[in-house]
Amino acid sequence: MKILLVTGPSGAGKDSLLRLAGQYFRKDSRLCLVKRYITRQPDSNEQNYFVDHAAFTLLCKNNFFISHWNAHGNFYGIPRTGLPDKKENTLAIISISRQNVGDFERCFERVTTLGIKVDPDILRRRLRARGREDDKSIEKRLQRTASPIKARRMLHFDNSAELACSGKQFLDLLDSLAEE
Ligand SMILES: Nc1ncnc2c1ncn2[C@@H]1O[C@H](COP(=O)(O)OP(=O)(O)OP(=O)(O)O)[C@@H](O)[C@H]1O
Repeated sequence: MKILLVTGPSGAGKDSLLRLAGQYFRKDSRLCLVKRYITRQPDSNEQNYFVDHAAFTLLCKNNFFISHWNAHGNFYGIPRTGLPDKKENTLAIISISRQNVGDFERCFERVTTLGIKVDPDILRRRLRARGREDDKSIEKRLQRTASPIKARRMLHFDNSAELACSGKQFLDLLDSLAEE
């Protein structure tokens, strides 16, 4: 198994790109999109499991997650059971928080981390259009400066172009990683 960790600031387009990948590679056994457990209702862009706080805490206690984190008051977890067989050459694609890269690098050999980025003005426009947060929390998110991610193998992807264009490049990237 190979792992691709998808990271990037809120609104960078992780869910949009992964949804596209899910549609495009639906019948392709080379890739597996790992579903997350989240303590907030998923929006229409996401393919996740919703659980409440109590259920999430219980799952944590039972070592159900290979990695879990808290972001903006919500909890996210990657289930051990969601990963493909270690012996297969499947590319497992997992959207995570940048601080959790080490959880996977400690357990698996073939881990690539992909940082999704977007021009800040475009990001602001997209976050406003998405309408999930108010302007104040959008500005707070935009002001957060992130230090470079420490990853064994780091790749970068610019999602500033419209989805019709960047989506195609993203699918090509996944295709080449699946072939490795
Ligand atoms: N390439 C793109 N072109 C135009 N709009 C885009 C593009 N990528 C994403 N968007 C839009 O930007 C908004 C944010 O995208 P999305 O929700 O996928 O980001 P995210 O990285 O998953 O955010 P979060 O981490 O907060 O869940 C959405 O409304 C989405 O439709």
